[in-house]
Amino acid sequence: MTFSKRIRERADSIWAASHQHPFVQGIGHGTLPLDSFKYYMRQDYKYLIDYARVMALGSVLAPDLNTMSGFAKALDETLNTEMELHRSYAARLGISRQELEETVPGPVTLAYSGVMMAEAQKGSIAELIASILPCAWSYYEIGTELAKIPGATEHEYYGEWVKMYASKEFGAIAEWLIETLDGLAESKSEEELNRIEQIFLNTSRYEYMFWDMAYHQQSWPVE
Ligand SMILES: Cc1ncc(CN)c(N)n1
Repeated sequence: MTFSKRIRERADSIWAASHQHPFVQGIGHGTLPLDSFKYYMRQDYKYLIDYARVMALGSVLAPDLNTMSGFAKALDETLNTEMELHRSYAARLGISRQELEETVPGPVTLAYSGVMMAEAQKGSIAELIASILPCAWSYYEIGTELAKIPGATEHEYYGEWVKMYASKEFGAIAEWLIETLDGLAESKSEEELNRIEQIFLNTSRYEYMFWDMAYHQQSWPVE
């Protein structure tokens, strides 16, 4: 069994909870309150800035030119395609570019970004990939599933979101990260693999928590 299959299986209950989360189902069925989506867009934009930084670090730590180029491509996709989706939603939803960029990160956004960045900076490219893989892979899985719901890709607000995350271009990043991690895993000890698996499980948990935070528009308990 490939390493990616192993960690996907171990994360199955976490990912199933994300798939079933009312925020995710609400996007697919067009029932999500728009205010939750607005909150999500702003928080997600902040998150994606740090996610992009991790991609850039991936290029720095890459062991060869192919891997360097893969991260550069993923970075470009994130900054100029995925984040452009957020910018265009913001314009439609009445959120200015300044408001988008100056959003105060909520508790989960801050914690998730912090954990992802900390794991990514520990030095190994495999750890870095494990910290961002649930982000790329679970969204592709979710986008693909939601796109099967009749009308989901045509929804006035959520249709563009579903199309983006179900797209081949977005999926190609996830697939490249999976292949790269599987290649790196071949030369790792069981102890190292367990450590990488833990990172993947933890960032998978944060993915679930991010949906939940957005659904409830969670703010800091004290300002
Ligand atoms: C929190 C989160 N996780 C993943 C993705 C997909 N890049 C995202 N936009 N936001």
